[in-house]
Amino acid sequence: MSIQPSLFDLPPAPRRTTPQGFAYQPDLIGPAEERDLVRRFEGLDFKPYEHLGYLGNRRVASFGWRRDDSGQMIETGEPIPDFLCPLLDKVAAFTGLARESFRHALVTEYPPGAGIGWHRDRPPAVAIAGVSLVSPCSFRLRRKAGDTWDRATIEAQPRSAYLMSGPARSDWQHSIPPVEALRYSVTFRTMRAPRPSY
Ligand SMILES: O=C(O)CCC(=O)C(=O)O
Ligand SMILES: [Fe+2]
Repeated sequence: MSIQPSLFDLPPAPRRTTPQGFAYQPDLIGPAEERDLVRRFEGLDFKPYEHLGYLGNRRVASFGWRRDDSGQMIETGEPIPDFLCPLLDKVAAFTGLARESFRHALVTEYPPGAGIGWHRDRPPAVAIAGVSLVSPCSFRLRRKAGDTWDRATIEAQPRSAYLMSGPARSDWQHSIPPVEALRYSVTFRTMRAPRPSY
């Protein structure tokens, strides 16, 4: 009798596939624009990321919308700062979405060793476009497929952009394993209009 596990005893291998609704664009901005943005980040009021009492080891500065204490996204009225507008113009051109449809901007600082666990950005976010700055990260995506996962990993380079829309936003989760060196991201989200409360 063989003590080797048969092929059929092994867990099914993950399937590699590109999520529908995901797009990647290297070199959305140049090194000078990247340097200027990082210099502007020094003036931002970063707060430790907190969600339902859980503290992440990354820091965030949020514009347009923010999460309230119950985890709901609420509109703050605080506009996206002017210095992010040229970046937003490029992100809008890359995604093909109207610049005005991006109603939320989040600057996230990942010190070495920080990452983000598996999650889906919940509504009211509709499409999410992110720009990576200063150092690369592995941007991982997964979706349950029976007994296995569909998986994809994109090596997001500094100055590159990605888009998650459609199934890539609604059906797939994403995560970033701990980064080796300081990384920033700027994520812009289009938002579904809040339902009237009457
Ligand atoms: O840093 C990034 O590029 C992604 C961050 C993210 O997934 C989020 O803020 O929901
Ligand atoms: Fe996310």
